[in-house]
Amino acid sequence: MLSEWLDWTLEGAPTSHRQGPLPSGHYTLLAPGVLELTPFAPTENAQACVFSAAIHGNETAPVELIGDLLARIEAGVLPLGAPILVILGNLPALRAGQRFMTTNLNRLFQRGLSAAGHEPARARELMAQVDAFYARHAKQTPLHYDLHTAIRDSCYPRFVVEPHADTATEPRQWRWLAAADMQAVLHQREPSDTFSHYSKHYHGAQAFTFELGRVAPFGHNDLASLAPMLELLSALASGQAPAQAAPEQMAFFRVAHEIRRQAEDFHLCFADDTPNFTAFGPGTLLAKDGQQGDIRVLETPLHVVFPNADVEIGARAGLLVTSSAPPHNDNQ
Ligand SMILES: O=C(O)CCC(=O)N[C@@H](CCC(=O)O)C(=O)O
Ligand SMILES: [Zn+2]
Repeated sequence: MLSEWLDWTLEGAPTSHRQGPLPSGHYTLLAPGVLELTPFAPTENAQACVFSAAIHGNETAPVELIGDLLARIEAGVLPLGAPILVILGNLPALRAGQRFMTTNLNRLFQRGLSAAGHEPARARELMAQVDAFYARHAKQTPLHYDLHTAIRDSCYPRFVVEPHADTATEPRQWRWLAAADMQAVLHQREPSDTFSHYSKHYHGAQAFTFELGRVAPFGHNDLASLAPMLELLSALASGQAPAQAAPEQMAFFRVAHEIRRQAEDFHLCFADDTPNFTAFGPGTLLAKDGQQGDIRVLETPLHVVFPNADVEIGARAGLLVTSSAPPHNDNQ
C-alpha cells in the first residue's frame, strides 16, 4: 500500500484507503501528497520528523529515497519508532517533471502569505499540515529534512543548507550529517522563506535543506551514493540513534552576499556548467544587471552556489559564499 502511494500520488488517482495498518503502527493520508506514519509506541529518543521532497517537481532522487524508506517500513524490515510526516510538495510540477508551474514554491513559506495561485495555495496547505503535525507530537523534538537535488554539478555533490533562525543547530546533527556522507554545509545568515526555514523559525525544529546530487529524471538517479542518507532517515524513522562521524570531514561555508536579479536585462558572466562552490578571485565579473550594473567579486575570493539567471525579477540569482570554521565539537 505505501509503496503504491507514491505511484497513486504521481498519477493523481483518488484513494479510498485514508488509513491503514503497518507492521509497527499505522499510516494516515492527510491530503494529496501528505502522509503521516504513526508508530504503536514512539521510542524514548523519537523525534517528530518531517521528511519533504519534490518541493521542486523535477527533483526526483529524494522521491525515490523516500520510496525506499516507505518500502522498508511497510515490509517490516524497519520498525517504525517515531512519528513521521512525509510530504511530496509540488504535485502538478512533479507530474510535469518541471521545477514549478507558476512560481518557486520554496520562496513562499511565510505566515500570512496572501498571494493567489497553485503554489501559494500549496504553501499554505503544507504550512498548516506541518503546524498540526508538530502540535500533535509536542512531546517530541521537531525535526525537518527538506530533500532536494541541485540544478548543476557541484564541487560537493551532497551538501546541506542550514537556514538562519534563532534556534541553534544541535552539535549531534553535524555528526549525523557527516555519517550520512554530506560533504559540505552552507550556513545562511539571513532569514529566507524556504520550507526548512519555516520549520526552524516557527517551530524551533532542527531543519536543513539537503542537496542530494544533481537533478535527473526518475530511474536515472545515483541512489547508491545516497545509501548513508537512507540510513540516517531510517534511524530517525525507527527512533534509534543515527550513526555518527567527525563533522570536520565536511567543508563549512557561510553566505557572504546574494546576487539578486533586478532587471529584465540580466545575465551571468560565467559558463552555464560552472559547478556549485567554484571559487572566483577578487575583481572577477560575475553578472551584469540592467539596474545594478556590473556585479564583481570584491576583495576576497568567493565561491558561487545556486547560480541561476532564469529567476523572477527581485529573486535570488545566486549565493556568494566563503569558507568558515567547523562548529565547536562537543558531545551533546
Ligand atoms: O541548484 C539550484 O540552483 C537550486 C537547488 C535548490 O532548489 N535549492 C534550494 C535551496 C534552498 C535554500 O536556500 O535553503 C532552493 O533554491 O530552493
Ligand atoms: Zn530544489
